[in-house]
Amino acid sequence: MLEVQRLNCGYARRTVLEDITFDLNPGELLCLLGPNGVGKTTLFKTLLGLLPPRSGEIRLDGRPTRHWSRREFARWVGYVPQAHTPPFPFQVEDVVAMGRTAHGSLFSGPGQEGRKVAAEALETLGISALAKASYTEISGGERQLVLIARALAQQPRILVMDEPTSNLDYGNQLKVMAHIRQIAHGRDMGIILTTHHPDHALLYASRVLTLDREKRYRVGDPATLISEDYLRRTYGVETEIHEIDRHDGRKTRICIPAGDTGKT
Ligand SMILES: Nc1ncnc2c1ncn2[C@@H]1O[C@H](COP(=O)(O)OP(=O)(O)OP(=O)(O)O)[C@@H](O)[C@H]1O
Repeated sequence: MLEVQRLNCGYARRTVLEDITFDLNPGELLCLLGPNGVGKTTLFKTLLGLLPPRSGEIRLDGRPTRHWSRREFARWVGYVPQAHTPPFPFQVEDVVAMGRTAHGSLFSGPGQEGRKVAAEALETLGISALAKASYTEISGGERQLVLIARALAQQPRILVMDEPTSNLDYGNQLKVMAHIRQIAHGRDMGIILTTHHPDHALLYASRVLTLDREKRYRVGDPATLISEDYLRRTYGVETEIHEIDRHDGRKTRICIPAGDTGKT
C-alpha cells in the first residue's frame, strides 16, 4: 500500500536519513524505533509531503505521492501529531469532526454521518464524556486521545502517529496501544508510529524499523531486531531481554534494565 524506495530525506543543507526502503501493508502495525535526533520526525514529514524528498520515491497504492492531490492524499493518510495546545477553544467533538474534512465538500461542515463517525471514534477511545469539553481545558493525555479519535474519524487507509503514547498515563498507554493494534487488524489499516519504548514494539508491532546512532536502519521482526546489542549500540545502556510465558500460555519478550537498578 505504501512503498518507500531509496528515500533520502533532510533539510536544505543537511541529509538526515539516506537510502531508506520499506513498505507498509494493510493491517500492519510498523513501529519506528530510534534515539533522539536520528530523524524519525523528518521521515514522517517526508512521508506526509510536508518536506520534499531529497531523492528516492514514495508510492501510495502504486502511484508516486507527488502525483496525488492534497485532498486525495488526506483521504488516504491520517496523521496524529504530538498533542499541542491550539489557540482556539474548540469543543472536543468539533476537533474530532474535523477529521472528516477531506470527506466533505470544501465549505460544508462534517454533516450528520460525519458527526456519527466522530462520536463513534470518541466512544472507541472511551472519551465520549469529553465531547462537550473545550479542547484547551483538558489534560495533555486527554488531548492526545482526542487527536487519535480525530484520525480514526478520518477513516484513512494509512495512519502515521508521532509518539501516540508520550503523554498518556500507564493505563491509557496500554489501552491505546491495544486499540491501535486492533484498529490496524480490524480495519485493515496500515499504521506506522514512533515509540521510545522497545516493549511497545515487542508487544504490539507486526514489524519494526530500527534506526541506530550511525543512521543505519533495519526492517523486520521485532523479536529479532530489538536485541540487547541493538539497545546497547543505540542508547548506550545495558539491558536484558527475556522471553516469558504469559498467563494464557503465549510467549512474549520483555526488556528490563540490566544489573543494579539502585534498589536495595
Ligand atoms: N527544520 C530543520 N532544519 C534543519 N535541521 C533540522 C530541522 N528539524 C530537525 N532538524 C535536525 O534533523 C535531525 C533529525 O531530527 P528529527 O526531529 O527528525 O529527530 P527525531 O528522531 O524525531 O528526534 P526525537 O526522538 O528527539 O523526536 C536532528 O539533528 C535535528 O537537529
